[in-house]
Amino acid sequence: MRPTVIFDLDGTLVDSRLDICDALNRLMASRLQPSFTLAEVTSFIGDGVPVLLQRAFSARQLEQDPAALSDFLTEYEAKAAERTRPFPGIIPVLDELRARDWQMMVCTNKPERAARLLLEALGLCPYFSALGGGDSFPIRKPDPRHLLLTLAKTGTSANHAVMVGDHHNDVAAGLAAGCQTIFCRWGYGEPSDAPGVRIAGAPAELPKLLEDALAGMVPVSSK
Ligand SMILES: O=C(O)COP(=O)(O)O
Repeated sequence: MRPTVIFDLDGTLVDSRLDICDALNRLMASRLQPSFTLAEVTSFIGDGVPVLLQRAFSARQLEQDPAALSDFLTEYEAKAAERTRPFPGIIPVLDELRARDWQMMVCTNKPERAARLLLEALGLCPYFSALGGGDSFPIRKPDPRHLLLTLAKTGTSANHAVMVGDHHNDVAAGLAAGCQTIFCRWGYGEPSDAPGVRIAGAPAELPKLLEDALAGMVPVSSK
């Protein structure tokens, strides 16, 4: 079976904060609410759009109206790749992994259609053989079934897969799914979110860490 890497999307492959922030602020403006800062919006990201909106509306002590979810998605999907870019160094890593015959997938809490739109707009689709979005299944990360069901799209088992992500949900899902797991330092989470897992300081470190994870060769660091 080909070795497989499952990437988280936001904060791991792409820096999407600016477009999420802009879409949320357009939504808030349409509700006559003040804007959020980028730092505030970043703290709302990680558990999918419904939770992002819950956090935003509760921060404004406002009840969420029934159209908020679809209005946000309309705003976001219209400009999902306006300012979002792959993190520096990600594309060369994807090329290297492809050359080494790694199968690559994306497992994200972003809704599937928005995730697909973004991957297409950035030219990233051809790298990936499966995508599991935040609404693709009845569950999402940190539930390990989100990873397992994404892997199942290509008949891949967890013991051939390494999960790579920047958020405690990625780490929790990866470990509970029985995948080797790597935490990325360049994203929106903190290394303290990932006790006991391998940590990548930069994308360029990923190919070696992935090979090591697969071989189970490197002792797991506690940092
Ligand atoms: O949409 C989110 O909240 C986070 O998405 P992610 O799982 O790709 O980090």
